[in-house]
Amino acid sequence: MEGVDHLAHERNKSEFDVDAMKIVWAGSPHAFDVSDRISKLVASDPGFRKDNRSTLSRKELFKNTLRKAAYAWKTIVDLRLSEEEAAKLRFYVDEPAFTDLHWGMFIPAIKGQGTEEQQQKWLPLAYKMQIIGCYAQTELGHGSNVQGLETTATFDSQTDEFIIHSPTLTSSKWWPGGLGKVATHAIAYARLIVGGREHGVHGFIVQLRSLEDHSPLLGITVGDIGMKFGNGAYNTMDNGVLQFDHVLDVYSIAFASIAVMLWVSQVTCEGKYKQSDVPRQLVYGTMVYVRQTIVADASCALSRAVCIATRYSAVRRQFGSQNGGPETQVIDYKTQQSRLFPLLASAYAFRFIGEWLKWLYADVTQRLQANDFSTLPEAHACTAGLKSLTTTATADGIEECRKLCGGHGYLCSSGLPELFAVYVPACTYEGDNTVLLLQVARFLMKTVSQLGSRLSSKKPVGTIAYMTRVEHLMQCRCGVQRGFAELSADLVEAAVAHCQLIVVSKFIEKLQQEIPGKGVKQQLEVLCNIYALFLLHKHQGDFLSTGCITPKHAALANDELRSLYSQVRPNAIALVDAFNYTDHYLGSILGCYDGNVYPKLYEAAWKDPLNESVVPDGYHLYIRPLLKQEIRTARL
Ligand SMILES: CC/C=C\C/C=C\C/C=C\C/C=C/C(=O)SCCNC(=O)CCNC(=O)[C@H](O)C(C)(C)COP(=O)(O)OP(=O)(O)OC[C@H]1O[C@@H](n2cnc3c(N)ncnc32)[C@H](O)[C@@H]1OP(=O)(O)O
Ligand SMILES: Cc1cc2nc3c(=O)[nH]c(=O)nc-3n(C[C@H](O)[C@H](O)[C@H](O)COP(=O)(O)OP(=O)(O)OC[C@H]3O[C@@H](n4cnc5c(N)ncnc54)[C@H](O)[C@@H]3O)c2cc1C
Repeated sequence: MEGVDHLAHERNKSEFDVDAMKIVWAGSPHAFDVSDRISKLVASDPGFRKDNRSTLSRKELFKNTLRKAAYAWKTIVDLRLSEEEAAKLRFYVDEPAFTDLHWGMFIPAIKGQGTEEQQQKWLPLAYKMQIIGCYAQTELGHGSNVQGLETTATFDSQTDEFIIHSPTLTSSKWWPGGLGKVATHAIAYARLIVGGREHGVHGFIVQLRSLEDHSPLLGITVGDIGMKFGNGAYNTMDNGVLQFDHVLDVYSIAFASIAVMLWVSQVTCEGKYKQSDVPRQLVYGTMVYVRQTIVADASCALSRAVCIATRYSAVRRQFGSQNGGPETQVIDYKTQQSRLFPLLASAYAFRFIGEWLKWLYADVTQRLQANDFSTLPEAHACTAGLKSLTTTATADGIEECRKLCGGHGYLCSSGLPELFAVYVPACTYEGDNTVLLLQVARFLMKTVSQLGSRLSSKKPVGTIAYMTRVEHLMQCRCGVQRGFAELSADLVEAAVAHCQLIVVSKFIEKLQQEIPGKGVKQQLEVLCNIYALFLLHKHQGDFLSTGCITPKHAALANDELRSLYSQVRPNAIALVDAFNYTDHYLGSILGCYDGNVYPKLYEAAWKDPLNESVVPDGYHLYIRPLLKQEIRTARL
């Protein structure tokens, strides 16, 4: 029945202050207020409906995305939303679109790597969306290997201009979001050539389309790369292909007389290349920025899937009826708990590691401005490793949540197939997860060689086993006289272990803070212990081989996990309510707040276009002749 809370009995079991936990999840009372207000604004506006996406063709889907993006911008302008509120609105609209890359990469790249003059010229236009930008780095032939990019940018000192060119098919820019049909400008990464000498990959601001009629400029060939995984999903995004045919990049900026996108290098009017004495890897700064945001995004995506699976696991009953009584809620099965509750704990763990990484990134950015590069290697290793760890765990976790919902999890109306299809490229974009773990492994090798065996003593006591595991895994590999490449698969495992150590230790540090609200800290302690003991159980071979735990410890840890699952059980619904997701944002009948699943599933089925007629289109052409033929055969 509508209006009845079918999960009220679950909510009444809660042993902690859910409203206080909502503040913890949001990060602060202010953050909660903004999220709560904007999510409800989006949910209540039919202009942002998203329940029809799976029935649209690619062109209809894309045009609808353009409509929504324009509508979102109008809403932002009309309501005079702040930058924070506008970002939240785009988040709750929940549709991959060109605006992600305009706001999420194009603008940050100019802010992070542009000179003062370049920022003064381009940022006002970008903030007003009078230009729409994309981040064009990856090419058909190279994505992971940035130093392998082939696009060239040759400085012509006669005209004080750059000539941007795609010398080969494989140098075609390929994948950049927003590039295919919308972006008017790109930050294009190309090999800088001055006076016949090459100076590596740099970023350039290049106009792609006319601001009058949106037609591609002379020398620009641009389009969409075609359908991607899933039906709706990321097909709302125009990932594009771009070729330059000796394009004159005429954006000369007074300061350096050309548009080299970097405060770390300039080309003077006399055609001299000046490399500042800063690490060349600062050219990768935008990727580092996005990787740290992707960690926070992982906690959002995983928490959405866990919210759906937890609520449905409390609604779904299967087997176990005693004397005609109700069947057992599947959330009460120990197997369901052992699959679901570690994912609930991971969602919270990733939330807090995302908060810490945001601090680390802000700290390293501040240091860079003072030419202090001391923490840059650690910041790179942490953003790379934690992006890899959290996106892999989240993609796997969303799929596990689909399976936790049985057959109905496979329905589009569960929200899980779409969530999975939109999320999984996160394991690839902003750096293939294995390639990024290799960077962490390289950092660990260097650290071990510099510090000897102890990677760091700066960890809370509770993580000694985790720290010893990393050291052991590294010693086993570093001690062996074989090259990095030969041992890379093993070193990647050590890199994962190192990142898990960071997540566990930051969760423990979070619990050492003042956390208001009845029972809130206690619930977080239970989730922290579940996260740590679940990983210890999953990787117990590593821990046993280090000798820092015995088989008895491993058995005790497993017993403790079962006990912890029992402690979470009465609070599970309240813990996912704390995410404060609207039904609109969740986009899931299985995860609806009131738990009134079956009537909603049944109603939704009849809305499918296939049910517009009781006899399907094609019956008379194909089925009837078939049946008639069978009848004739049967008479033989
Ligand atoms: C807010 C966000 C909102 C919106 C965005 C929305 C969602 C995102 C959705 C889609 C957008 C997707 C965009 C993209 O995918 S953009 C393209 C991403 N591409 C990559 O990530 C490429 C990955 N490859 C690399 O980063 C580099 O090629 C790699 C680091 C793998 C190798 O670089 P290179 O060959 O130059 O260096 P090495 O020889 O390996 O190392 C030399 C040295 O430099 C250090 N290093 C490397 N990278 C960095 C860095 N980023 N920062 C600092 N230091 C770095 C490395 O550790 C070595 O140091 P040392 O050992 O001391 O010599
Ligand atoms: C949805 C989506 C959106 C994207 N958006 C953008 C964008 O806006 N702008 C942009 O510039 N790019 C974008 N990209 C491209 C993305 O950044 C690249 O696809 C990503 O960096 C991976 O590079 P690759 O495709 O070359 O993979 P590859 O490196 O070719 O990976 C293929 C396999 O090779 C392995 N491998 C590669 N190198 C090594 C090594 N040294 N050692 C061991 N194994 C290795 C990888 O682990 C992987 O298993 C996007 C991609 C996707 C899927």
